[in-house]
Amino acid sequence: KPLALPGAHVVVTGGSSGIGKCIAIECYKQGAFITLVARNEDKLLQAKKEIEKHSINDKQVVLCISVDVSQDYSQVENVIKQAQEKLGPVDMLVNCAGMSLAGKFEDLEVSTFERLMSVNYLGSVYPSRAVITTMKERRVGRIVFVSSQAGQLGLFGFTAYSSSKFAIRGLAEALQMEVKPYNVYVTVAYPPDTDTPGFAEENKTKPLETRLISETTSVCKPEQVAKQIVKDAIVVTMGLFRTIALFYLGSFDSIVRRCMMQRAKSEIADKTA
Ligand SMILES: NC(=O)C1=CN([C@@H]2O[C@H](COP(=O)(O)OP(=O)(O)OC[C@H]3O[C@@H](n4cnc5c(N)ncnc54)[C@H](OP(=O)(O)O)[C@@H]3O)[C@@H](O)[C@H]2O)C=CC1
Ligand SMILES: CCCCCCCCCCCCCCCC(=O)[C@@H](N)CO
Repeated sequence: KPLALPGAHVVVTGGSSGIGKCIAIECYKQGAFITLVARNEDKLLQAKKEIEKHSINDKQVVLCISVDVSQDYSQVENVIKQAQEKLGPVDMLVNCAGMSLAGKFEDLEVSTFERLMSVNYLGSVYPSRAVITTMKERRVGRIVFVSSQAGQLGLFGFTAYSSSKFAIRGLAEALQMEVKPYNVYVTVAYPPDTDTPGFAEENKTKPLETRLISETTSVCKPEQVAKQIVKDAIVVTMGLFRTIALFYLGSFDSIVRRCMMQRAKSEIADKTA
């Protein structure tokens, strides 16, 4: 049951630049209505203009919302509410807002660990928390998390960044087990180095070792990475690690389903009593 993008409401955090902007364009080209979430209003408007060039009908809308996804949950909840009032319930949320800073562990400021954890991790928790109830009620929804290759392997220079990207994986896998009985699907992307403004910023901070490790692989185009992320979100398939864990996950999923049915039964019993 792939998600139908034509007419769907897709929210992209970090949608004003890089991979997020390309994800928004990819969804818009397939007929979706888009909400872009980021802080800088000029960049948002610039991205909106660029995305609108790809419209396929005259009903499509690109809405811009300026908010910091990592600061205050009630603020994030509010802007999601505003977006839903304008464009309807969110069918797909793409958590792409994020940042990277590299450096040796002892050279990184302690505040950098706090900053990356709040933007990359909490900045994915808050928007997801704000859309999940409606998705479960509607029995429709996709939540996409953007981790990184550095979210699968801890690499030199990435003590702060890698850990924030590992955290996303734990969040996503646990959340998937909770929401699967409600037909809501969670995917995680692990992109390689990609040619974006964020990547250019990161490169200014990379120690020699990190740069040499990074140079062993080639840099991808954001359009190409975005295409794959959208495809994986629409038609959810199983990765290698999930296949190995299949037996366990299958039996855990059945526990979750049984609890859901038990709870529904006792609710009916309570009502009739
Ligand atoms: N490029 C790469 O090599 C790779 C990137 N990734 C991940 O992909 C994601 C996108 O990266 P990339 O496209 O390179 O990044 P960019 O820096 O090009 O874009 C980042 C986007 O996120 C927004 N953003 C940043 N911080 C916040 C915040 N606190 N609140 C709201 N919006 C915010 C930015 O807008 P504004 O600043 O105006 O808020 C911008 O729209 C990140 O999570 C990154 O870690 C993963 C693997 C590789
Ligand atoms: C099983 C997994 C296979 C992994 C292959 C290993 C290759 C490692 C090369 C270095 C990759 C660095 C990625 C960081 C990307 C990133 O998130 C930043 N560029 C963001 O700005």
